[in-house]
Amino acid sequence: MKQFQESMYKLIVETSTNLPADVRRAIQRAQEHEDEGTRAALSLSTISENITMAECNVSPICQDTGMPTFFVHCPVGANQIEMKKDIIEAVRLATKNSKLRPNSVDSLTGANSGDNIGPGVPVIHFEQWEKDHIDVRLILKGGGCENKNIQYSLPAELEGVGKAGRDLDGIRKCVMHAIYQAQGQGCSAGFIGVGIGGDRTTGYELAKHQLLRGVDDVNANPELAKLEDYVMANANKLGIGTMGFGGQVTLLGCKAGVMDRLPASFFVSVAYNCWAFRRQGVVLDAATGEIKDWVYEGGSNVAMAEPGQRENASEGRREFVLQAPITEEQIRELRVGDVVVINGAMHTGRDALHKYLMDHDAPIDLNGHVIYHCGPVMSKDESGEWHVRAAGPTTSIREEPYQGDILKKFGLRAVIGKGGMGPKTLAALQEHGGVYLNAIGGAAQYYAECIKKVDSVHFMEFGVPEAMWHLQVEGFAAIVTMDSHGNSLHAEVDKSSLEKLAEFKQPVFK
Ligand SMILES: O=C(O)C[C@H](O)C(=O)O
Ligand code: SF4
Repeated sequence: MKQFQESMYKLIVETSTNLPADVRRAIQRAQEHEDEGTRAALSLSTISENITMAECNVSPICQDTGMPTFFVHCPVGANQIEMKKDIIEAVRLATKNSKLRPNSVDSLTGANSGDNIGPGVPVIHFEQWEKDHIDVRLILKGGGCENKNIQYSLPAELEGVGKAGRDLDGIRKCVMHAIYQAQGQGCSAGFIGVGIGGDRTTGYELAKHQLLRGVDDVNANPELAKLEDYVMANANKLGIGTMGFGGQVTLLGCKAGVMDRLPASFFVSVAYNCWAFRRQGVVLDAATGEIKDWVYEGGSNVAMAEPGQRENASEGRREFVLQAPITEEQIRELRVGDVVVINGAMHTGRDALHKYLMDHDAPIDLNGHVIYHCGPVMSKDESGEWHVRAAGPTTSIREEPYQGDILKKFGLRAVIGKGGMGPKTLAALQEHGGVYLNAIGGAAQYYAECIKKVDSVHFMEFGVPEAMWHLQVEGFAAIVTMDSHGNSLHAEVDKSSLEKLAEFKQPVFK
């Protein structure tokens, strides 16, 4: 199978950089349904632009290229040991070529292996079948949406929807709750895979398998088809919207599967995938490893809308241009809903840095500065200069235990991330005079283009995503979702969506 390794490389590049046609169509439908001129419409327009940019640049759609997960079906006699070696080499090369971010981290030491190879990574599932060809599918599912997966053990008492029993109606309540609890943090609008039954492990596996189905296919099981239709018809009523900004579209796809369970257990497992739903597959000649066909229709067949029309409709929104160092006075002027455009210096920092800064000094003066929750994909050229290949925001709520203290300790004025932060940060923003800016999750190409220069880097020992990158940006736009006057759009959307969730309490499937 001379060409198997090369085919795996092509599969990785296509999956990471070119969103398939069915996913693109689902995003286009969302754009059609969203009200013009809203924050959600603006975000969808950025997402759409980002999809096109990733395809043109052959660069990652989102900087978090996830846990590479391969599903291989092969005829009896195909050498799985060799295939595994080839997949590993293809992953290594794709990482070296900045098509994947180095994402494999030692869970005890925090050390990043640098090449996406480590114990348990990449994930490869082999299965034999009686067909003559090899079928390999790949899912690149990032950490932010992975964190929003949820598993229910029925019967349960669920916030909003109340008692969920061991029947289809109980399952319905779990699914509605799963979408609510994700809010915008998994980069909504999302796609969900639901696994009914199994044990804790196989239930989640079944849920992830559902993500391999086409967005528009119909479930062969009539009960599950009914459930999927119900969820698709009702989830958007929660009003969470794109990025949790509120809006008409919260869910882009729902697929459910069922397997047997133990008498004592009844698990409902939900795998939440962001809008950047990266999955592709190839059909291979089993003798040569050459690609014969692609499993999912390629994205290049479905052009995304050009930006323009919808932004014009959002005229009237206040826009502020800021350059660090920013003063308290400038920050106090900002209100939830304003658009802020940053020019000049910006510094990345995420989990490792926030923990570190709690009891150490910062390597530079951060007074009046902007911190960006971002773990970029980087590459170094021959002259030793760094370039940003993909740089969207990461989920900010993970920094909630630290952010308020760090803001005050170092005099930061703006925090950029996605998904919002909690009450502790909101209180610190109010007390100190700071603002939280929500960037569009997954729009990694869009933001990479705003980064004009990499000044320097600290803490490379934390690994590329966790290092502190000092950047120069131009026209970096984000929306104020938490201001210095105690307002939080995230708290508002959470509250209103919980009220709407409660409207789904009454039994539907008897
Ligand atoms: O790790 C990242 O860059 C982002 C992550 O996928 C997230 O959604 O928070
Ligand atoms: S940042 Fe958003 S789009 Fe990217 S992997 Fe995380 S959840 Fe998905």
